[in-house]
Amino acid sequence: MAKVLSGAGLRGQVAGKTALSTVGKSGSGLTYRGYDVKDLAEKCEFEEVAHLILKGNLPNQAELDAYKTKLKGLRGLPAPLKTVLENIPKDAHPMDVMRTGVSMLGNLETEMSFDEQGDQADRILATLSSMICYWYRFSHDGVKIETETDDDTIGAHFLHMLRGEKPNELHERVMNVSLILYAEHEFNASTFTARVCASTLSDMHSCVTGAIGSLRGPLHGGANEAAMEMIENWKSADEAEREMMGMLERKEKIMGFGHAIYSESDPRNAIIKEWSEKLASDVGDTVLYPVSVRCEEVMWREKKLFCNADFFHASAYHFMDIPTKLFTPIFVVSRVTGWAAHVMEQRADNRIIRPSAEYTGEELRPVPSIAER
Ligand SMILES: CC(=O)SCCNC(=O)CCNC(=O)[C@H](O)C(C)(C)COP(=O)(O)OP(=O)(O)OC[C@H]1O[C@@H](n2cnc3c(N)ncnc32)[C@H](O)[C@@H]1OP(=O)(O)O
Ligand SMILES: O=C([O-])CC(=O)C(=O)O
Repeated sequence: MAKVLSGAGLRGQVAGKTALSTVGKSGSGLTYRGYDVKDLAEKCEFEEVAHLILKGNLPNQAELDAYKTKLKGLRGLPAPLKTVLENIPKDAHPMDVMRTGVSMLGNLETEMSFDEQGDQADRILATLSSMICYWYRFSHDGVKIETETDDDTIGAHFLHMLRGEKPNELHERVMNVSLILYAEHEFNASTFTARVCASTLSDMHSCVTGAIGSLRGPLHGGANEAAMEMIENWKSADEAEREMMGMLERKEKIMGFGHAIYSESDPRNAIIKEWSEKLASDVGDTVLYPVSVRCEEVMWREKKLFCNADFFHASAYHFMDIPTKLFTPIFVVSRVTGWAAHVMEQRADNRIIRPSAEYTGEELRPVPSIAER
């Protein structure tokens, strides 16, 4: 059953058209250009889904090979961008690093015409992992890493740069699945930000920079990190249950649960949960995965709230040894496909987005002289 949508936050209002995805049409489904996300996550690599979203079709083998070769060739960072990244402090928020990285790239490789939009989107997609890992390794380990790796996929490229060695097959597969799950989601807050920016006929880098800012918040992409910071405190499933009951009593928000559109479940959760379980068994975990499962049970039992895409991403990324503060940047690496596709869709049939407000302020009044105030 679809959720009844109304009230604040523009909930339930149609704010434009898209051919890119459907969210929660039957209460829980998610499709990209007509394909079920579950099917895509089972059968595809992220690059195939990126091609689907950005170019409009699932690539055949020759198209996929050509697209991967193109993206691999775009992984290098211009020297002035490296200099900027080297100057960002270690304790900066990694989402701020990404925002600055894309913004700087826009200064160096400005989109001069919309004819460039496809290439600009590919360039940003190819460099985002390079930017975040270059900054992370320089600021934390003092090394200037090579970002032009020959890794086959963006997921492997990210893990390789982060760890200094190529990932195993399991980790590369989980990264592919995760990037597919996060790639596109209709008119969510960050995508809508990108579309509003695009509707002024602004450039691709500005649209993506704005979207990164919207994704950063804990009510949106930042929830995967917030969920991790919560569950890592708990040493057993029983402790998790006690603590969650307390949080619910105090009416605290529990990150990684609930959704603005889905009513019954987030279809991405079952998929990433299964991979989190596999990773838990791979690393011999006996705490974090059972804690996460108990959280899911308690929230459903007490509030009928379900895990969204972010909750089991926390444990899955943790089991792959990814630092918590890099969780939301991975979301960016993936969602840039959706953002850029929405920018192109908006440009193809544009009218500036400019809603109205209901005025709740003072009645018209005269300006008093400064002595009278
Ligand atoms: C990839 C993504 O961006 S997915 C979203 C990630 N964000 C999070 O996980 C943050 C936690 N979740 C939330 O804050 C919300 O569920 C949102 C922002 C995702 C959706 O917000 P809304 O559309 O306003 O939620 P909705 O209308 O379904 O809320 C219904 C009720 O459940 C409560 N509720 C919703 N989510 C939660 C939660 N995670 N913890 C506790 N209570 C919650 C709301 O406070 C509301 O209660 P009220 O009626 O007493 O005010
Ligand atoms: O659709 C939303 O509101 C948030 C979300 O799940 C996403 O952007 O992936």
